[in-house]
Amino acid sequence: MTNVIKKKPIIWTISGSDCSGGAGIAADIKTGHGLGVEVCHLITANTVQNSQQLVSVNAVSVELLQQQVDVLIDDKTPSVIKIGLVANAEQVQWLAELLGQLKQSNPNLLSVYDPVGQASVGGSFNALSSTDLTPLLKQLDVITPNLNEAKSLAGLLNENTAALLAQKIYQNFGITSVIVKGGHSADEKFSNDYCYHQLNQLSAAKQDNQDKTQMAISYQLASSRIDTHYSHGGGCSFATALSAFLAQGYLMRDAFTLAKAFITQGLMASEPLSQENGHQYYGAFEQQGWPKKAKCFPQVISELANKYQELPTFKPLALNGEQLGLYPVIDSLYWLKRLLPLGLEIIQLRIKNVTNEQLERIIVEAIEFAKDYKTRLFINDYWQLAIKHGAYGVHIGQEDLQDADLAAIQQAGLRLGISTHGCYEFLLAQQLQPSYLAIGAIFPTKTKDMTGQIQGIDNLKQVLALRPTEKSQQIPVVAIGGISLERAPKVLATGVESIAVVTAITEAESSHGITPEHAVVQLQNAISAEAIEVLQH
Ligand SMILES: Cc1ncc(COP(=O)(O)OP(=O)(O)O)c(N)n1
Ligand SMILES: Cc1nc(C(=O)O)sc1CCOP(=O)(O)O
Ligand SMILES: [Mg+2]
Repeated sequence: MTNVIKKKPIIWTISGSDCSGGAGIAADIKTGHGLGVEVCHLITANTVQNSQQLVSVNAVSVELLQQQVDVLIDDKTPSVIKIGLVANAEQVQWLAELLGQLKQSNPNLLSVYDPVGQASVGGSFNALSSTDLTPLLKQLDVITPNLNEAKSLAGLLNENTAALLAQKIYQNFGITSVIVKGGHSADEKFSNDYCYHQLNQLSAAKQDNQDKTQMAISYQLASSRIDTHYSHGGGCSFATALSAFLAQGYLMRDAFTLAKAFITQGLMASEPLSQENGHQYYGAFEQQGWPKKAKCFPQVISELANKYQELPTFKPLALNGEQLGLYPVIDSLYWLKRLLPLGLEIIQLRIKNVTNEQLERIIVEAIEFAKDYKTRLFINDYWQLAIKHGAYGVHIGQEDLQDADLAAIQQAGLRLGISTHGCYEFLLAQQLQPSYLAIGAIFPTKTKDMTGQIQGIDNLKQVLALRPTEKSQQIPVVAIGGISLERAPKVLATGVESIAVVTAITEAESSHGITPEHAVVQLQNAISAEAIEVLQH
């Protein structure tokens, strides 16, 4: 996520009104308000429908819609525009021009389109083909079709693979993020959603001549299918939830994960109601606010988790009841030799920009030197050298995770720490059962560029809630990034087992006029069990 936003973000929903209250504008307003954004709503059509049938769609004129835009644009400026039901070709053209204009004045504006074509009770909301919709589709940043809608947008009616459909939709229309929802797929056990996403391009001006398969990444999330009759408006709610999370600065992978958790949470809540009512009933999806419980969150499907699914849990840190506490991350033998005598439980050697020859020599000397101390020495990045020279553990970042041989690290008996930044990466890394998980960057830091990935305390708490409730099954968590002496107690009070710091120690002289050794003692005192107990009361 980006820096904590103080003012409530605003989203607009441009969509139809469903008089039965399940879908459309009603769902969008309930969803958005429950998730902490303001929602302005521009109604494209008044529909006449109930839980059995769609009777009519009564389009609103583009002149009226434009008047609403004119009064709102400076007063309630949106950061995301969510589009649902588009009633006719005139509205397609108007929306395409509107998005084009608004993006010129605000290149960070995002547009999310949830195609609303067929009513789930039967009947069509409009007679628009993909070709008719093309001017609008070419202006979008995000689209959230179900499998059937994806087939038609991709022009591949016999294709069932979400990955291929999403890629084709991107190629056809240049939409940066394509989420194919699996809610209507044939899989009876799981509902799998797939997101094809162009990195760094969300909200950026579209560049037609760029290689359209470059820098693409995909995310896949699975949840158990839930049998409930209260699902009317689930699709609208998903797209609006996604919009609300994006408006609050979450990256696509986390907004996608949170939106799916939001849907699962609502479906779970209505399961008992569904059992009480007969089979014919079609009730409104239940919007339940911010998803917090681990049981609502999806499983991350990834090649990595698949590859290592048989790998046993990594060795624990063997703390024998001690608190992990302060975790200095240092970049040289000089710092290692200065800090090891201070009786720390854990330390990390994070070397950057040295030659291979120097690197091996430094790592060998560090491991040799650390042998005389109880402190657990983790080597950042260089897992082969850590194995070769018998370090206590290795710390691996997300970028290196794909290439690292986790089985080799485990067979060599090393502990493993993994960096995560937000709920998606945390859920993925948790499946690998490392010795600890790091979450960062909690605050802005000058040690490393963490733009767009600043978590804040609230997000840290939310991610911590994704651990199993049973304490003995929880993997210890280390918080990192911008943690100072002043901020340390608040961070530890969230329930993390450790705080990792670089500059709070290495720059203690200039920031606080104290020696690094003194900073270590002060930080240890600030996060001692006693200090945290005082803070929690
Ligand atoms: C405890 C801890 N957490 C996170 C990191 C960051 O590791 P990584 O993502 O590998 O980034 P670099 O440190 O290599 O820049 C860490 N080192 N330690
Ligand atoms: C090395 C590092 N990794 C981070 C992550 O979030 O993964 S934040 C970070 C920098 C930590 O330095 P400081 O304590 O000086 O802010
Ligand atoms: Mg690293």
